[in-house]
Amino acid sequence: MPRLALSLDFFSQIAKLQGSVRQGVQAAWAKFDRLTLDELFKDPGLKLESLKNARDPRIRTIRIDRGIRGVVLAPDSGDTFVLLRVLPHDKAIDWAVKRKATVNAVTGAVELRDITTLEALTPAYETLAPAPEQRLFAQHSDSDLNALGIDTTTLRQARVLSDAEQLEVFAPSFPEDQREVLEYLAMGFTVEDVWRDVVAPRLSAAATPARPVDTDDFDTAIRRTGTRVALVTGPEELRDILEQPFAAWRIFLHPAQRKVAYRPSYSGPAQVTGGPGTGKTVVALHRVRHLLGGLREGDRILLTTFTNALVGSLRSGIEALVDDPSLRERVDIMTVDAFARKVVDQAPDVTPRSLLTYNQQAANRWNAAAEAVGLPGAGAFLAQEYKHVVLAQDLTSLREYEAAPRPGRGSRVTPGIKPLVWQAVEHFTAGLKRDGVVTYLQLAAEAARRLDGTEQQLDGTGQQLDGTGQRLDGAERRPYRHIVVDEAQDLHPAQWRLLRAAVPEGPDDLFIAGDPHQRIYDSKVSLKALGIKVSGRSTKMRRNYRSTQQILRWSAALLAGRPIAELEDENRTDSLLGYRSALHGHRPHVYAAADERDEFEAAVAQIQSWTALGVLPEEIGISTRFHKTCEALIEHLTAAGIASVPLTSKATRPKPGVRVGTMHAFKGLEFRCVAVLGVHDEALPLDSAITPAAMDSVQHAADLLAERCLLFVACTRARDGLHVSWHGRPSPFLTDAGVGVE
Ligand SMILES: Nc1ncnc2c1ncn2[C@@H]1O[C@H](COP(=O)(O)OP(=O)(O)OP(=O)(O)O)[C@@H](O)[C@H]1O
Repeated sequence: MPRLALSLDFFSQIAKLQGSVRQGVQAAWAKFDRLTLDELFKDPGLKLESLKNARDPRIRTIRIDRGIRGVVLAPDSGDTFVLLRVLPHDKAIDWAVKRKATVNAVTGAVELRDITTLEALTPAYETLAPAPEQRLFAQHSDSDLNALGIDTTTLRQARVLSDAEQLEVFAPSFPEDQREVLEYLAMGFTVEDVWRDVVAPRLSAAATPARPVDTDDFDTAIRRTGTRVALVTGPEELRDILEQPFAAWRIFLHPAQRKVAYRPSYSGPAQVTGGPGTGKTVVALHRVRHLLGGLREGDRILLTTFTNALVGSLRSGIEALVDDPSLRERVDIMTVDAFARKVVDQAPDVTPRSLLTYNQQAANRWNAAAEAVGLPGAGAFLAQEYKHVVLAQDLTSLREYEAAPRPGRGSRVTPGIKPLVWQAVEHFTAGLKRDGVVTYLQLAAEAARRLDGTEQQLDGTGQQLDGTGQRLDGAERRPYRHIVVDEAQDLHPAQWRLLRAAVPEGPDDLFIAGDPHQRIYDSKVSLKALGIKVSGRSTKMRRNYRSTQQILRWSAALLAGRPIAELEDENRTDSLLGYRSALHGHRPHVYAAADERDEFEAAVAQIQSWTALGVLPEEIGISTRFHKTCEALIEHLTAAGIASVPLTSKATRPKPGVRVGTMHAFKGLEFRCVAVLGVHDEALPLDSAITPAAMDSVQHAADLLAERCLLFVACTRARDGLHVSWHGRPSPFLTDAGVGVE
């Protein structure tokens, strides 16, 4: 029975297809499903035509709609056809005649190359090429390259290249699997690295890794190209696909992503890291789906993250990925703060308390505590000491505090001062208790103790009772079988202790997704120091699926040369080496405005030019450092007739209008186009967010870095378009990076 499979390339086009074209795809798909091979080739409506001058007779076109054709790969044997592209008639023909399909001799997958362009480029570059030993792949032997799947034709073409820039020119035309191998080698990875990280995952992703690969057997190869070809099971699935244009991630995981998400089991905590947009959230969602398949009676999964806005996107991700509502019901999706609150609220002996969420109120209390113990002016220092030493290590007495190390603190506390610090801590905590108030971090610390059974107020024995007065042992107190954490880089040690306490130690207990380059709060974490060991179970993603290479390169310059501590071990640094995107577009637009009004007007003009290109208002995100600038901007947009929606946790997604929010609120989200406003020297870095160097030089440096990362996070939310502006003097982060500031 013939069938029409869909290629990843076609998926990336769906969002831009008109309704009638999508219907045409459905009708064509139905014909493949209904007719015999013979009938298909003869069908007058479908016109499954071979093309004159085609470089590959297997590449044909079909009629989709008036003036619109689909390009398909029609194998010589077998009956699975692949829809590669849908384009206006002439463009479709032009695209199709230049392409050639081949089977990769190592990965066994079908690849497509623009053979015409490659053949035109190669002699031109050959004449310019330096001596062979100075060329890009000179250090790699033919046999090494062959072993990584580079075929003779690609080898000849790759051998003329002299640098990575030239590779960028050839790359879009190279066959997909081979292109990735060459890109990794060009970035300096060894043949062994490339085999392990690029080729081997493709082998394990293939459905039937038969050896040796028969490069003439397209039918088998198509079925083994699951990372780029989707076999649609029925009309409902097809409708679903066409209605969710940005949901390619549900079906096409990159082999490196699939390997991590669907590994049958990890012997303990596992971690996935990688720069913005590398699909960490996608991998976390797929991991949840995988874990759901192995749950035992009564087991539950916690999928957790940092902010409410992210909880919303995780929830819609699980809805898109897990069809069965009874399985979805077994996943709790909430912030770590909400989880802490739930654990504490469920305890039998708690008195209700309100949450201290305003930093200013906490600062006032610390100032009062400092005065009370005779350390006037030390309020800010005490607040940090409490957060980074006392709460981080769950210290409960002066004795413990005196003995505790103070990693990551750049200020000295002499032994004579420690009792005063401790008195201030007691003053602060007693004050909160008296007023019936608690902070979120205190709540997390308390919730962790309750799950661990070490909270003293329980029943005097440290053991928790269930509703019937029975004592609960450790395993019964832990409510989850698996915990999956997204945006892990900003969690505080108290929150990690809570998560650790909520799941019994064992295989697949914790799955952690995070990026230390996006750390924008001042939590300092070393998973190793917390006893969460991920070494040997940690994978780094390097391919960005969100932003264009132009946006990535521009944004990555903001962090260039700044060492960033790993999440796993703060004594080691992470890097964005090899971080790249296959998408291409315009360079970010940078604008130095005369004043705020001029800046807002430039934003209005930018929004109008984006919408004129067909971008929907809700696909545009505008961020600034301050709430008050967001409010002023919203007023300005309203006066200019542009609808906007503040990006708060309560904003409902479907409401039309551009999204406006602070840079912090942008964390973890993405938009087709992004404008980042007010990037001036008084906003980034923001003085009040930076600990004075005289108070603590280590914290000072960490705060400055977090501000830099904040700008990086805001800019990397953009898929296709990025606009950055300021008035007054530009932020030194821009001048340091030399990005668009003359
Ligand atoms: N294999 C894939 N195929 C197609 N699209 C993908 C794939 N993986 C991820 N994406 C898309 O790339 C974008 C970024 O993915 P995701 O949000 O998971 O990245 P992230 O690493 O969590 O990003 P950040 O750290 O910046 O929040 C999303 O639009 C996602 O749908």
